[in-house]
Amino acid sequence: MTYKVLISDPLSEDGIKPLTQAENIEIVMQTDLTPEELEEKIVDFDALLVRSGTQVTRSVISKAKNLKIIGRAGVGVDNIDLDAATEHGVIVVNAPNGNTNSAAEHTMAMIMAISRNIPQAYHALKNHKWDRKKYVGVELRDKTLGVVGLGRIGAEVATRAKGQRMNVVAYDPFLTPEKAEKMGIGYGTFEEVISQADFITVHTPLLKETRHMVNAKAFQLMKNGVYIVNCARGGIIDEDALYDAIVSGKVAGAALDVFEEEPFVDHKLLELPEVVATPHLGASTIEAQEIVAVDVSHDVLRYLTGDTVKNPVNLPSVAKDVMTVIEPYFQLSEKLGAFLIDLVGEVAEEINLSYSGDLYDIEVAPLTRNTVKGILKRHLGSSVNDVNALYLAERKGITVNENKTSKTQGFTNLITVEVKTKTQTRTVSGTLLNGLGSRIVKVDNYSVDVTPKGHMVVIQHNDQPGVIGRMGSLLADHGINIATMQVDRSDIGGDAIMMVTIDRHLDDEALDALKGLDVIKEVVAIDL
Ligand SMILES: NC(=O)C1=CN([C@@H]2O[C@H](COP(=O)(O)OP(=O)(O)OC[C@H]3O[C@@H](n4cnc5c(N)ncnc54)[C@H](O)[C@@H]3O)[C@@H](O)[C@H]2O)C=CC1
Ligand SMILES: O=C(O)C(=O)COP(=O)(O)O
Repeated sequence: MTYKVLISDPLSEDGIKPLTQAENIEIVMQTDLTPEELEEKIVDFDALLVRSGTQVTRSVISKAKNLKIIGRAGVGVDNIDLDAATEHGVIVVNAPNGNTNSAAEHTMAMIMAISRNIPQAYHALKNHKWDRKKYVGVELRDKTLGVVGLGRIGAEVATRAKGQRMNVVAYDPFLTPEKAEKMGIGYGTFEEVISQADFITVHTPLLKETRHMVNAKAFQLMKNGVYIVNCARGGIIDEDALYDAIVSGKVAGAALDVFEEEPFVDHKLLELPEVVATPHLGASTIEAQEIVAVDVSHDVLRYLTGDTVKNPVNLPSVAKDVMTVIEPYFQLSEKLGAFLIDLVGEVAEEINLSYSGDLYDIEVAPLTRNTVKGILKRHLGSSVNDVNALYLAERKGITVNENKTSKTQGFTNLITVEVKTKTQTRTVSGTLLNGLGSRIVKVDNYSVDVTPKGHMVVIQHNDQPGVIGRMGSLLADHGINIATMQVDRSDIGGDAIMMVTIDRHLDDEALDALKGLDVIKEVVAIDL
């Protein structure tokens, strides 16, 4: 099978070598597509690789019938409609570590540029003006840098600013006093940080909460003559408010790498001499571009070949040690879901998952998604995957509950799935036997021992002589060979279950014939 990968923003050629050198990948690099052309082009691609230039809208995603993965060679994913990707079962991955250093260095360059008017003085000199008085700057030493958002880049900027002998104070909802102390920086609320700072640099993602967080009200709290830096995302700073604050003299200078609307060639902020700007160059170094392209290429390859990705954006990432433990259960969990939904034969209203034994102390959310996928695939087909399983369950009004229990029922590990429908509640439990693979060990209250694989018939019947014989003859009459058989009962002469694995699918004729046997209460054919 060959996978088609579309690269719609300029990516490092060396960086995408993992993809170009892979055997089953066909790459199309086209970095000048209009939004309309992208919608047309994307239709039969399996993967799309972008930077910040391509707008991956809902409309693009819904046109992309084969799309499985969107790779963002960089950090910010605000140009990708994540909800639409999740709904369509498209995983989004990014490369969050590769450009941290470059973005931090660019931020420092911008801080230095505005503190010493370097671009303005350079521009004047290029225009034959030797002006030393106009471009007197300020030192960074002993000034306070306010860092808003102390993540990867914010923390690197803080460390570098300390090297310039600046005092650093930071605001980040996840910043603890211990971490601040360890880094040798101060901390405070957003308002405290921006009101103390001589320079303010923002390093948050663009989110609902961060959009225009630096606004007219925030400027009022700042010191007169403050400098503002944004190498994160346009939109974190309200550009109109910044313009007014510069014109009023509140803000002495601003250095901007990112803007609310990109790209552009005319912008009112650029008309102000106090503004220094670059066209979104924070990550544009040879080194960063190579690393992000390598990282994202590897994740795309991993996903297309069925491996676990390292940097998922619309799926919780799972630590490697956790994955090592739970990975062997993936097949079991999906099969249990598929088995149970076939057994109930109607739409689930509630799915309850219970984990015990070896799975008691470990993150099992990926197994839950996988089980729900197994269930929903029976209703919704192959478009259900790990990315959209929980979203689709919620949209269909199906409640999914996950719990851990110490009741191992004698097994070293046990997954129990319960499905509630309008008319019934049924359960199935499975375990992974060391070296022997998966087993279904319980169906409702009956104990069994069946490998969840291939073609099965689950028969509920009365516990009485002759049932097994009649069932066996009937299958033989239809040319169906029995591979294995398990029987259990509630008590002597009571309800009983028979789980039969057969060599081929139980066709409708044989199914109807089995249903016609008076000793049989329920027959379900299951293909796993
Ligand atoms: N100009 C450029 O070319 C580049 C820009 N970026 C942008 O830089 C920004 C930071 O990137 P990273 O440091 O890699 O991300 P990160 O995820 O490591 O850090 C973001 C930090 O912002 C914090 N945060 C979230 N909401 C906040 C709020 N309301 N107030 C204060 N802090 C908040 C988070 O807790 C986190 O610590 C992103 O917007 C990214 O897209 C990244 C690379 C290059
Ligand atoms: O990684 C990020 O968030 C960036 O903003 C870098 O954007 P770019 O890949 O240079 O278009």
